Amino acid sequence: MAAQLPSTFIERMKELLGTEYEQFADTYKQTPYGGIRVNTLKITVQELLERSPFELQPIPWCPTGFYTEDGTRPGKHPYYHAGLYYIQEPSAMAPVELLNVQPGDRVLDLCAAPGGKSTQIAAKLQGQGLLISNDLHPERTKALAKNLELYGVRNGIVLNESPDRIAAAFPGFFDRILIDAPCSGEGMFRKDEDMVKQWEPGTPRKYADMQRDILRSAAEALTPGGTIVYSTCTFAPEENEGSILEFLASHPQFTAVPAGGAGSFSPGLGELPEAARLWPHKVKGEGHFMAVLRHDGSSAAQGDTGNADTALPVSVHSKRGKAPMAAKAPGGRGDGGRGGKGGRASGKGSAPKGREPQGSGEEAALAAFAEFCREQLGWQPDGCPVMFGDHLYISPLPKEALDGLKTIRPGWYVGHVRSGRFIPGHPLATALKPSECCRSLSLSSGNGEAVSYLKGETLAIPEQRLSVKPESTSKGYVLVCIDGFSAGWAKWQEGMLKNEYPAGWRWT
Ligand SMILES: C[S@@+](CC[C@H](N)C(=O)[O-])C[C@H]1O[C@@H](n2cnc3c(N)ncnc32)[C@H](O)[C@@H]1O
Repeated sequence: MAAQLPSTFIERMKELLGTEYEQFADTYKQTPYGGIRVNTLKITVQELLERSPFELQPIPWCPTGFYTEDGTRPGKHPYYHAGLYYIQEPSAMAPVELLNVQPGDRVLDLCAAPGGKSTQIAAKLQGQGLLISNDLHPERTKALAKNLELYGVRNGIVLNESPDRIAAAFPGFFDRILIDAPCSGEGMFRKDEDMVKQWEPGTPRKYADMQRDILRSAAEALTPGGTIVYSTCTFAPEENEGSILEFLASHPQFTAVPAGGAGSFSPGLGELPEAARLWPHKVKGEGHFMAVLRHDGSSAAQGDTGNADTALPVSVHSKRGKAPMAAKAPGGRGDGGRGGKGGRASGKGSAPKGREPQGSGEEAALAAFAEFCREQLGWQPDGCPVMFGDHLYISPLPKEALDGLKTIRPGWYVGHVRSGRFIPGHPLATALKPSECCRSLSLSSGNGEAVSYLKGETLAIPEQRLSVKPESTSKGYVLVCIDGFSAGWAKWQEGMLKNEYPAGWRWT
């Protein structure tokens, strides 16, 4: 590590660690650990281990996480482009394991960009329930949306909102909330020298103030009996035990439950031993802090919005065994607020400004989509159709539920309508399995053809290489897979595969 650690930081760490300080300081001479996490939406751990082109060693606190060897470049393998794994710092895989997400849960990831933990949550949901991934910074939500698309997430919504506005729109709604808080980043100094340069003695206090507000909003958005996991990548006690103790003092319905872990976690400091710390001189990973906060189930914490189930806007199948609810704007937030009227979707699926879905236009688009599904898939995805201009999303929530919220992706982007025809979107392909398509083709990761496809090249493909369902013809959209795992669309006609892999995603 070339950057000089700030002297105030060194003094603080000496005070915190006492005799352990020298051991801790030695870690700055070591290379940080790299890791990948298997995307179980697309492949099982066992299958990835059997196919892995590089050496993998298990990460003790995450059953889908593996250390990669120094010098390995997992981002330069076609499997990365097929969304089979996420490249993630090993300690950063711990907080979601503590969140204990179950398929069917309603989960909010409040500080989500670029999406490492959101993709981990989505894998645990296995397409059931709801994931809302939010980030305050608009630029950062682009990478977040792209990652959810690359990893084949069907039940995710991406927002660009402040936590208090999300809490006002969804009071008492979420079963589980992750706050991977903005922090002074001291635990990342070894890996990210920019964090060192940005650090000043007042930085931890500044972030602690921000964290207090985020925690308060999360408490309002949580259902009675729900769980919040709070994490940071800093050592600063005021941002860790300090933020949590302050929260607990003002929210008596919550308790910190033991974070335990797989024996790798150290207890929180001082009055919060239930929390967990990952120290770089004790584990193979960077510095992290985590606390698990459980609500006692009383509805008082939610004020007069207490009965969360009555306010459900969700169309996802509830684990509580209730039928999907009718479309309803939650929390009385249909007033537009800061975000103005109507949601907003940006990027490929964005609506032209001020344009609302047209009744008959929407019907025509849905009919075109239904026809596409019949001809190309042989089935149709469930969910609430949400249109922005000509662009269609399948959402786990009705459109009204997102009214007034800055919405980057209201759901799974399935495509758009042009001249009455449905053009499938790239995220539709990345979330499909070959068995869910009438036509598919598997390219090999080992002989250069997958890379040619990822570069956007046209390929000569004889008809007999296509897998075509009995009732379909060979000509048309093909789900292109890499060793059997979906990567994108192409169109096949007379031996030629016209590449539909989007320019912004290509292999460089
Ligand atoms: C530690 S990073 C999140 C990393 C992410 N969870 C992941 O695993 O990829 C913290 C994020 O919080 C966002 N952020 C900062 N202030 C925020 C706020 N008040 N509300 C929501 N997000 C905020 C930052 O833009 C940043 O992306």
